[in-house]
Amino acid sequence: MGSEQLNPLFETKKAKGSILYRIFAGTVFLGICLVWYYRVRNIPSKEEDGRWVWIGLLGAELWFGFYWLFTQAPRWNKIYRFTFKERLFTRYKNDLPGVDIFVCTANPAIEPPLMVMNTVLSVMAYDYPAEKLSVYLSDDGGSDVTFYALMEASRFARHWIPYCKRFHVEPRSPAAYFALKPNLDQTKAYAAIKNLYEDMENRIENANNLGRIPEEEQFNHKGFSQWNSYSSRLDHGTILQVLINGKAPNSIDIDGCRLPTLVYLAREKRPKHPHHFKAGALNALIRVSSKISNGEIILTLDCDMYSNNSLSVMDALCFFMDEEKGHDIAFVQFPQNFENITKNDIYSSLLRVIMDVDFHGLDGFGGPLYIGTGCFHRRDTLCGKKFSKDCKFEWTRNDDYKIQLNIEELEEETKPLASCTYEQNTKWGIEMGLIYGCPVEDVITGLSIQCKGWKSVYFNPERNAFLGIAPITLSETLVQHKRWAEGDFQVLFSKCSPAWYAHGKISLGLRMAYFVYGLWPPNCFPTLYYSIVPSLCLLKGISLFPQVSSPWFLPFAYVISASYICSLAEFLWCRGTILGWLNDQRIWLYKRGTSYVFAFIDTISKMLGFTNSTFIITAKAADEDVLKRYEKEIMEFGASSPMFTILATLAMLNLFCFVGVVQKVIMKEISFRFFEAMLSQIILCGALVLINLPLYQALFLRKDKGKLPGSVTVKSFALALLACISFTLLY
Ligand SMILES: O=c1ccn([C@@H]2O[C@H](COP(=O)(O)OP(=O)(O)O[C@H]3O[C@H](CO)[C@@H](O)[C@H](O)[C@H]3O)[C@@H](O)[C@H]2O)c(=O)[nH]1
Ligand SMILES: [Mn+2]
Repeated sequence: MGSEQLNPLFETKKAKGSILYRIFAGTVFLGICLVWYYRVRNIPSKEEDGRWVWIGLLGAELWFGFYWLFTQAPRWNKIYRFTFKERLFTRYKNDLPGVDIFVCTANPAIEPPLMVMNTVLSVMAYDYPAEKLSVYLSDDGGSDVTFYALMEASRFARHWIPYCKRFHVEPRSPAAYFALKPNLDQTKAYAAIKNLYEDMENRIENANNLGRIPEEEQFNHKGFSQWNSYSSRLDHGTILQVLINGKAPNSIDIDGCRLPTLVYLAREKRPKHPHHFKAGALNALIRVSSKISNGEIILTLDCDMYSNNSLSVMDALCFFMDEEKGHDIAFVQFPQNFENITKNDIYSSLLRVIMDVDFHGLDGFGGPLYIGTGCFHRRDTLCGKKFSKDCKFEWTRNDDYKIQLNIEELEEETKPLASCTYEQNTKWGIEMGLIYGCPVEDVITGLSIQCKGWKSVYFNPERNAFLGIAPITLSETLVQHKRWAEGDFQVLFSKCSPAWYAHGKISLGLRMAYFVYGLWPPNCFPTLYYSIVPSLCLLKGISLFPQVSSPWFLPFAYVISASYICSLAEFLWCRGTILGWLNDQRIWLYKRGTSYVFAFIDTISKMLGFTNSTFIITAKAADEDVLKRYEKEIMEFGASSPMFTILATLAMLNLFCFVGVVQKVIMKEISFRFFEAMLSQIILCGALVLINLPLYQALFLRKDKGKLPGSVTVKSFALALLACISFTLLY
């Protein structure tokens, strides 16, 4: 130790160029003020055309302007983090804390057990002392196939972990590793391990396809008897099985080294008791694990997020264990990354700018949101502990008592902690553990932790720490975003609302950032207005923007071009492509037209007590056919849905308006003055048509199964026509 102790375990650097950015942002804001001024001063009088349309546009521009101000918060004070793992290792080699890893799965049909096992294996193989590592799988599907798969994985782990350590394998998800075709692929060891993996793969896939476990296995393992009283996914008792007891002397791999503890849990579910989805699952895990391993650090992971870096635990610990600055850090969030992103990311799943810009800014204001997966927590803070200046963390807890218990006794003693009545009349879900009742249990829990005085850290290393599976159809993407938008919106009205409760508890910048995401749903209205009304007004010749020759045209042009150029530059800086940026714009438009509208409506109806929260799980497997189109970056529509009807109608409406104007220009029906007055609207409408090109293709040209169904074509055509005709006649 000695002088080493003075060296920090992590360092923080401020982003460069923030002064320049602030000046730039100042000029844009000036432009926005001028736009507002122009709108207010030029409201048409009662007799003139377009008074209400104009006032509506003023509303939309006021909204966009204020929203833009909020989006500046995450750009104001960006910071980057760097860790020194070697220092951690030399200093704490023998005193590393226990780490419990929670993997959640819920449905073997859309979350294939083999994928889940790859995630489990990747984290079991972390470069971390095995006796301090425990992996828990929560199975909300209560599926014996998943249990069987985990049993298979526990056997394979005895070979896989020593193989990873011997050859310094990376990544440690076997499927991802074999897909890489590593250099070792000629060696005997490689062939042997690959064979073992393929055997396991076959057995798991077979069981999954048949929905049944091989009979001899059922006899051999007592764990299966727990399914005897099982009636359905939503009606069964607690199933708890310690598959590897890391404390037992015989839990060793083929090299004789110790194995991490591995536990399967399907908490009790009864139709009459709300189970609170993933939040409920995590809380059950927190309690159950406290009896078994009680690790001081908890990593929560979605079942598709395998570890892509075997040293991530060490990275996270550098923050928690830093002697000087670690004491107030409650959680360390890694970005969400995916293994199945195509070059131009057609559904914009990476959320590049949020992950590579926003979250660094949030970190500068006290810490990023907790986004559910790839996040390390202190057990105590996740359980609701408040921050105080003299909080001290003891890293070497004495928990030898558990070794004395026989594992069966331990299981029986622990089961009641996962029963569905355990939480009655307790603070679980309210002040302890993950918070219930919000579709984004993660974000609201993170906020409540921050409100208790804790900080969080965003760590975005060069090599991705985790890789998951992004949705590969448009409708999955839109439904996922509906859940997020709805959840973030509800956070604004929740008990720990950034609007009032968080005042004085977290920084103003962080509160503003919560608003950026929380206000996604209401954003739909001004966006819809902007993408419908100016286009319709083209048909009637109602001019809504200053003429090109007027000096007032300048602030409009400046605000729009500056913000788009800046957005493109940011996107490219985040290693995106130009096409990727266009895709990103399209997806934002589509989300605003659908996900956010539905999120808004559902939130209101939930507040009025008409509906309850649900959690629609994102699929992680797909048809060959769908997958092929995804790889070719062809947008997937498929079945008809109200969301698609809205999108198609909007696209059609803009097409009609645009064609209408172009026709007038060609027929020389309009004067140059008219053209000049309408140019902004023509550009806006034209841009909307351009961005919708893939949609027109899906409506009219494509023949594959992913095109838009004929019924949507008919509906959207009729609706758009109706809108155009009624606007021209009535207005
Ligand atoms: O009743 C449930 C429902 C879901 N899950 C699990 O929750 C995870 C996330 O579900 P997914 O369908 O993949 O949702 P995503 O939208 O991809 O998840 C993001 O958003 C969620 C909140 O909406 C967070 O919980 C996740 O961590 C975050 O990755 C998966 O592992 C599921 O198995 C459960 O354990 N129980
Ligand atoms: Mn997911």
